[in-house]
Amino acid sequence: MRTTTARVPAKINLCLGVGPRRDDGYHPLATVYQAVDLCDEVRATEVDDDTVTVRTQFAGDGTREQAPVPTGPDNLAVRAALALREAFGVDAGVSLAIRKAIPVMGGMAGGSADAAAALVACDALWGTQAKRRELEEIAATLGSDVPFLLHGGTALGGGRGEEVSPVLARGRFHWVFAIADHGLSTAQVYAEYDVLHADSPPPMPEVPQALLTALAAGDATGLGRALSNDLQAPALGLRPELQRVFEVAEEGDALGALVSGSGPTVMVLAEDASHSEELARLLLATGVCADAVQASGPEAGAHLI
Ligand SMILES: C[C@](O)(CO)[C@H](O)COP(=O)(O)OP(=O)(O)OC[C@H]1O[C@@H](n2ccc(N)nc2=O)[C@H](O)[C@@H]1O
Ligand SMILES: Nc1ncnc2c1ncn2[C@@H]1O[C@H](COP(=O)(O)OP(=O)(O)OP(=O)(O)O)[C@@H](O)[C@H]1O
Repeated sequence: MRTTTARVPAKINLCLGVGPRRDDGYHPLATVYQAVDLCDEVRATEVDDDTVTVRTQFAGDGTREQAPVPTGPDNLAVRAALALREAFGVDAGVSLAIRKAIPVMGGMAGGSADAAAALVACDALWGTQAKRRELEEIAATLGSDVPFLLHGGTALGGGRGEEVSPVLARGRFHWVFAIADHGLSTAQVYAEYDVLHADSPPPMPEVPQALLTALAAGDATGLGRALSNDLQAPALGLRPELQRVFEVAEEGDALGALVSGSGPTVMVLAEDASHSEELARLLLATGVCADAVQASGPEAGAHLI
């Protein structure tokens, strides 16, 4: 049976500005995404009927409890395969196998990443030869973060997050991800954001110039100071205990710390790889998170391996 495999990184938001809720329920964003080398893999195998199935295996030593991932049509990888098949009139099925390292419901776009990887793997398996633009259009129908997971690197995100354009960034940045025991619902965090702004709607968001300057210079210290996330307050409101991660990050002289996307993962910026190892050890030793995972970025978007 023929097989193709795509690898896909996790995403973080170096800044995440959130505007007032739109009529369609989404929020306008001004964000800078970065892809980091904490990667899922999606393997697509030919089948001799038209079924689309998925199974998930968790990477790692199995010590961290993981929220279940949908096993049927709700799985974003399955939705991606079905959307590609529909768009190109393919009549084949596929068996998808996900190897998951990106935390589930951790604010690092794990499901969106699998969708992007499934698009790339199925495109190759079925020989649909979709143009980049066509894949991006399908990606946007699957979730706001999915187009960036195809793109990778460091990029600006506008619209509801689906409008992606490259941004100048030099150097590599070293992160530690403090992963929580239980995930947070993205929709719930946005709803909490609306509650916090019930009396005064937020302005239209902009990307801070200081962040772009730090990225263009490859300046990790400047980046640490410029990190920002409008979803941090609602995420901390729902999970006040995350505050302890920030205290430990400061104790360990981190360059900065921020809730990742809609949380509850907290991303901690280190000076270099050895500092990130120290920070990971400290975070684990103090027991403020369920796991501490090191990764660096930027990393390429979903690609065949
Ligand atoms: C928090 C982020 O990860 C930051 O990049 C994204 O904004 C979330 O992206 P995502 O998980 O791909 O989100 P989607 O699957 O498109 O939407 C999930 C839910 O999040 C909320 N949502 C998402 C994106 C957006 N710009 N505004 C929103 O209000 C909506 O309630 C939506 O129903
Ligand atoms: N392949 C998949 N992997 C993980 N979650 C999936 C997948 N397919 C569907 N889901 C569902 O998607 C939802 C969000 O999971 P995900 O891990 O993408 O959250 P997240 O990382 O917080 O997302 P984001 O950062 O994009 O807001 C969960 O309800 C999960 O059950």
